[in-house]
Amino acid sequence: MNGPASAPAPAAIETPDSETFPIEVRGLVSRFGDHVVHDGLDLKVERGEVLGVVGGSGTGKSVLLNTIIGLKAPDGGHVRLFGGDMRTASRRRWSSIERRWGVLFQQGALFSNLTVRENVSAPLHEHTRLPRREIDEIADLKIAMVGLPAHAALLKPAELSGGMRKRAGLARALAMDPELLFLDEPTAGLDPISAAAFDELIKDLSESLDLTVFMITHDLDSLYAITDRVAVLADKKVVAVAPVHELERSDHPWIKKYFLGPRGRAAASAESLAEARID
Ligand SMILES: Nc1ncnc2c1ncn2[C@@H]1O[C@H](COP(=O)(O)OP(=O)(O)OP(=O)(O)O)[C@@H](O)[C@H]1O
Repeated sequence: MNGPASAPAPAAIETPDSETFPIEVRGLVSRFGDHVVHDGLDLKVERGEVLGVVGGSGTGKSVLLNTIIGLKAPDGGHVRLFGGDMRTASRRRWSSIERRWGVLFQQGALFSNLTVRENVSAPLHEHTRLPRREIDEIADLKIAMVGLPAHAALLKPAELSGGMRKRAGLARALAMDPELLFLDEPTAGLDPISAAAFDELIKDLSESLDLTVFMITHDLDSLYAITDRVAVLADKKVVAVAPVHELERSDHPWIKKYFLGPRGRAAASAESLAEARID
């Protein structure tokens, strides 16, 4: 009875969730004393996507980021990065996961007493045993990759403009060739032209390096310019995850106010204008 008619159907090739979803958050509860920030928050970030994360002030976007990268322990639920749960993963396994992501914090979080090259080199010194000369070369490559001039390598953060500091922070986040990049309000504090240039840089890098990007932002222009989907935090949860144009049609009161308020409409029409120019 082994003829073709009775042969079992070929097994479906299953992609492990860890490959499909570099980030998977299930039923997350986050608390500070009696203050509940997240209560049953679910979110899956797909491989290769640029996910924008929005929500009103204090809805817990930064707490979510800090929890995903292991700076805050969840008070309930699970957070998995590349399939690994930091609460149960061995130190060694967690350290191998840590090498797969980079983060650009809102203030850049650069060491003020180190040069840009030394800042970008820091993760390489921490995680690899490469000789110093090779590390310097990699750092210079990353500095060029983010569009900083070569001489910036020898400057200290205080000697850089706000936009250059963001780029230096990004170069450091990219030092270990991550697959996953976390950005906390990357365009905050930049003038509109620098912000648009930074958006463009993130879009180019995410495409050329095949990065998955988790980006907290208040910047509507960034949402329209570079995200594939947007997750909205409200009511202690993620209340919607969808491409920005679908969110425009949402009935959720906060989403409506956000996208259909004057700033939302301006960002949407700026995008239509840009698309018309490309056509
Ligand atoms: N270390 C902490 N101790 C106590 N409460 C905290 C702590 N960190 C954050 N919170 C509280 O958690 C809530 C969410 O803060 P979070 O910084 O994540 O908000 P956010 O959505 O990123 O806000 P914003 O858009 O203004 O940056 C806030 O009410 C904040 O006061």
